[in-house]
Amino acid sequence: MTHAVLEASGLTLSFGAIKALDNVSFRVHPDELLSIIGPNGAGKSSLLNCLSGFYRPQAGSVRFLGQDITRLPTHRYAELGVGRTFQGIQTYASMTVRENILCGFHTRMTSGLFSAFLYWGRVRREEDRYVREAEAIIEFLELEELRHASVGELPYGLRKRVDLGRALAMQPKVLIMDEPMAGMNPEEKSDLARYILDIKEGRRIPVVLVEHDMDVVMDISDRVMVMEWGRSIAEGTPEEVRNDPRVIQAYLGVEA
Ligand SMILES: Nc1ncnc2c1ncn2[C@@H]1O[C@H](COP(=O)(O)OP(=O)(O)OP(=O)(O)O)[C@@H](O)[C@H]1O
Repeated sequence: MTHAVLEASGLTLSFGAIKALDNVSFRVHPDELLSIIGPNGAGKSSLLNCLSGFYRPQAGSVRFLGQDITRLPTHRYAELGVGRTFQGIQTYASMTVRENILCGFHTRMTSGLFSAFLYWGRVRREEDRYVREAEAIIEFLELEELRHASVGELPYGLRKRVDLGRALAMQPKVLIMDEPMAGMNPEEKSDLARYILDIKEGRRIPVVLVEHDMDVVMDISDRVMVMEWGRSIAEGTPEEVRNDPRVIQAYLGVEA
């Protein structure tokens, strides 16, 4: 069996009487795109927050490349290579595309906007190296024409692409994406889907995706895990999950 990149075992997390996660276990293998789906409130965001160190599960563990990281401080997750994109936009509107991506080299997920500015001086001193790496990401995401454009002036889909560039600048060994397609038009979604596949196949970075757009999920995922009421109720290929009666009832039934 392939060694897992990321492994969750028995994750349990309650908020008062609400069990957001109830004994959830799964593995993410190298070179795979695992999607996590489920109705609203199923526990998907809670799970991503446990995987990236923002929430601490009350029971269970998270292992990354064989190391138990469950109790490490949040910033260590990013340093070790657990990359993440968030819902909405995380870019700095007044900075250019390239500057935003440059910030990614030093932005740790927990640092937030303010700390990133503190790092800025160092980024400038080591500019050459970072600019070269940022340029590689710009090329990968086909943002060459826009490298000096102010991010605040870009349409939503392009800003999300810059966001992705910032996450890639952190050189993640796994990339966790929280509803990246939300608010995008069909063309933006299909562009982003292509980049996500390129990240997995070209950059060999496994991806964990929470996404509500079922067409996209079924199209690009290697495996899908379905959650309901804090539990994993099914796991398999898109085809297997699509035909699972529990899934149809729990998820697709609600959706319809
Ligand atoms: N910080 C919190 N405080 C209290 N309850 C929370 C918190 N975060 C999540 N919950 C609760 O835990 C349950 C799971 O929520 P979660 O946001 O993880 O679900 P989700 O599947 O991501 O939903 P959605 O698709 O709507 O984003 C819900 O009942 C939610 O209200």
